[in-house]
Amino acid sequence: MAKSKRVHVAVGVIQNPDGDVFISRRHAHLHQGNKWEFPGGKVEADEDVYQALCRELFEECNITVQAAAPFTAISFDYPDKQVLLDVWVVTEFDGAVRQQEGQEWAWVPLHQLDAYPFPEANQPIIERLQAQTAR
Ligand SMILES: Nc1nc2c([nH]c(=O)n2[C@@H]2O[C@H](COP(=O)(O)OP(=O)(O)OP(=O)(O)O)[C@@H](O)[C@H]2O)c(=O)[nH]1
Ligand SMILES: [Mg+2]
Repeated sequence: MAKSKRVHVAVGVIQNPDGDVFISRRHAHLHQGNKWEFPGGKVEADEDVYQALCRELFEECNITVQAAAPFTAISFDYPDKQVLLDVWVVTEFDGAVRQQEGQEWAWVPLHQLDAYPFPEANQPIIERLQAQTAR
């Protein structure tokens, strides 16, 4: 079987002052269509992952990232695609978060994320976010 290339994806966890997380629903025709996601997208050849994160969050959510911290990296093989989700928590940004690509969106408290179907690769991200706040 030919080896396909793993897609490097910059993913941003954006929280509001209440700690709710911003998520969007992937368009039906896309890979993992109709599932919920954290904003982000593919790292282009001329970028590093942080540059990709900033670009994607501006394109998709209209915010200018001022600071972000690496959170986790998830390598996951779907039957049809291999991804590396490079997940960052956005700690400072300018602008108001606004879904720019016509996707359904929601601000969700961490403990309610389980009610939203995410791609399988996202499970450990969600667990880790929830573990951080469970005291
Ligand atoms: N943005 C994002 N992508 C995710 C998540 N979880 C996950 O498995 N992915 C996968 O990562 C891959 C790339 O994400 P993407 O579709 O946002 O890429 P992109 O914005 O560059 O899209 P484009 O190719 O339409 O320009 C997709 O195969 C998607 O299914 C997630 O939480 N957020
Ligand atoms: Mg995207």
